[in-house]
Amino acid sequence: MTTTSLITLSNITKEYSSLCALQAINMQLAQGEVLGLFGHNGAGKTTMMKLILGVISPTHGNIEVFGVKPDTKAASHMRNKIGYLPENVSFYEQLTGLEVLTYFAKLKGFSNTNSKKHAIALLEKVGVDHAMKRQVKTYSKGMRQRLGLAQAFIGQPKLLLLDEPTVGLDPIATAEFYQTVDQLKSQGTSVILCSHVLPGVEQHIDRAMIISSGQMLATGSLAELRQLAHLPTKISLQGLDDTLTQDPILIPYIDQKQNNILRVPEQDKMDILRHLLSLPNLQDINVEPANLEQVYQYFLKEKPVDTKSSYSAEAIK
Ligand SMILES: Nc1ncnc2c1ncn2[C@@H]1O[C@H](COP(=O)(O)OP(=O)(O)OP(=O)(O)O)[C@@H](O)[C@H]1O
Repeated sequence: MTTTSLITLSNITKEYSSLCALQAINMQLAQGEVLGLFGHNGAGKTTMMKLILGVISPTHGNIEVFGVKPDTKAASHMRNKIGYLPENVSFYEQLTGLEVLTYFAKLKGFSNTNSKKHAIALLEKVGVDHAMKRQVKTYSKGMRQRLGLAQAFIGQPKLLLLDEPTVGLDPIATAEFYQTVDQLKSQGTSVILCSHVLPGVEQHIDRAMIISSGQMLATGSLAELRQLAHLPTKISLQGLDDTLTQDPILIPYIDQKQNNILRVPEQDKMDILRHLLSLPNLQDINVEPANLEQVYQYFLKEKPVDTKSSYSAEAIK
């Protein structure tokens, strides 16, 4: 990667007493890059975010965020550039949404006048402006989550760390959230987001990192991970019927249960597609590459015994 890294994790291990929450993790995040961090409960995702924030320190290894160690005094100047949505948002229940957000904006350095203006604009953005004068204790789960997102977006951060950002959001709010991520990315913000809800995430991330029990299993773009996992593309066909089962080029790829479906490895895909398009009775074709969920399942099943055998897209470059 030629661009400067905003975050560099070098050989990071984090132990809590006898429990190793993260083991020998290496990771870089470039400006404007969106990384999806995926793993089961207790895999170490929140621990990684807390290390990047400097809330906790690594047991071994080195972390740099904006060129400084995040758990040192030197990092105080970079904190205003970071937005963080914790896994469980909680606010001062007696304050209104507007008061909460104005307070956080002031903490981030906004003046009295500007903090209120900025807070109102953000409440509009996340769709809680209609309730901004109500106490937070009257908010629904989704409204609290939206307020949490507004809090993370304060001051147009250069780095956003979002732990389960879509939990409790309805489908429209989820789509609006991803639109905001795309917009911030286009303005140069780097984002790390953890999510257990995989459908819908893949179009918005540049790279995925899959961790399990504190170890990195795989990292790369979805296309790179598909290739590493040798997951075939599903091609559904209409109109070929007998031609398909009698074509020696296509026979090896026919699905065992449905003979109008082919499962084609990435390296053969273009040749097979060209061949299919030359067949006169082909009526329709639908091409589905493996999705994030399938890629995730694959790497979790293939869990290597140590970090040296983890999969990295670097290996296929
Ligand atoms: N302060 C702590 N003291 C002791 N163990 C901890 C502490 N914080 C986290 N852990 C342990 O570290 C491991 C990783 O936890 P972490 O919260 O990073 O997981 P996660 O991937 O974010 O999980 P989830 O998806 O459930 O939020 C877990 O086994 C957890 O119990």
